[in-house]
Amino acid sequence: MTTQQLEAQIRLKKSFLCIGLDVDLNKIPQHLLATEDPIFEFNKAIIDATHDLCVSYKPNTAFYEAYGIKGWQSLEKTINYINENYPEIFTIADAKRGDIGNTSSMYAKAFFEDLSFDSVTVAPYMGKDSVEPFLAFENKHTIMLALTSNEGAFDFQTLETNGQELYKTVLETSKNWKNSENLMYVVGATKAEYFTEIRKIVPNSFLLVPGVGAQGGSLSEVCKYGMSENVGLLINSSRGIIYASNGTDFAEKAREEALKLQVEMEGILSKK
Ligand SMILES: O=C(O)c1cc(=O)[nH]c(=O)n1[C@@H]1O[C@H](COP(=O)(O)O)[C@@H](O)[C@H]1O
Repeated sequence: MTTQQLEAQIRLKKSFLCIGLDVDLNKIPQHLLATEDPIFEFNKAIIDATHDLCVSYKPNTAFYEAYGIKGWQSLEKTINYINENYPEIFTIADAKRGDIGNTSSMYAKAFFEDLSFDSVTVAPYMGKDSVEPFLAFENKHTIMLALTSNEGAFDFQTLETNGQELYKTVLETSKNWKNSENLMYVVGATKAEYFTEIRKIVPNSFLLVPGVGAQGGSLSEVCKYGMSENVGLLINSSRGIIYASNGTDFAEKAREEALKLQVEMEGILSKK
């Protein structure tokens, strides 16, 4: 999917919501555990109930890898289900990969070719040659960690190196990499006060913003400082939506939570 197609979906759906599919078997409704593939059944119900309210789904691969081969099969069924039934949805494999060049190429093949995701999250710590293999894929997107939502973001990302904070150097430097137009960046919703500075460096790039909902970030604050001319934001909520209920009404309740965010987004877009 191209960024223009993603922007068109945002305008059409009046939403820039990304729903995180972080499925924990201890948290899903008990009745699903009797099915052959509880993770997929859970995802399918959530997707069918929410696809018109969001533009993106983000399964975090940890929640699938934790269940071994069965978990990976659930991930494959989930991405295939989205691509076959809702091809307009932008899909994110939240895998936070990155390694020496030939290894990164294999990670990129895994998520872009074998699993057909539109994008993958990548850690920038190993630098240019660890990220460029992902960028080589046409119409695929590499979402690089810039300033993350967690407390540990202050351990390294905000440290000054050569007179500026490291996350700024990451943003600036990555703009010079080959096929950098395929880059997007992760910026945590819990760090809304940083968005003005970030937008000075990457005025038009898409930012994936996790941290609203369970982590307490504010949608309106993020939009105030982080929205670009073309919106340029994908706001993720995982637990706050998918675990709204653990009864048989879980999909309905997830829809209600997604709708609250979509309505707020529609209001923000109408004032733009
Ligand atoms: O890359 C991410 O998506 C990510 C980056 C970050 O800085 N913080 C962060 O929470 N995430 C992911 O975003 C999701 C947030 O989930 P909730 O806190 O349940 O909404 C999880 O899958 C996290 O792994």
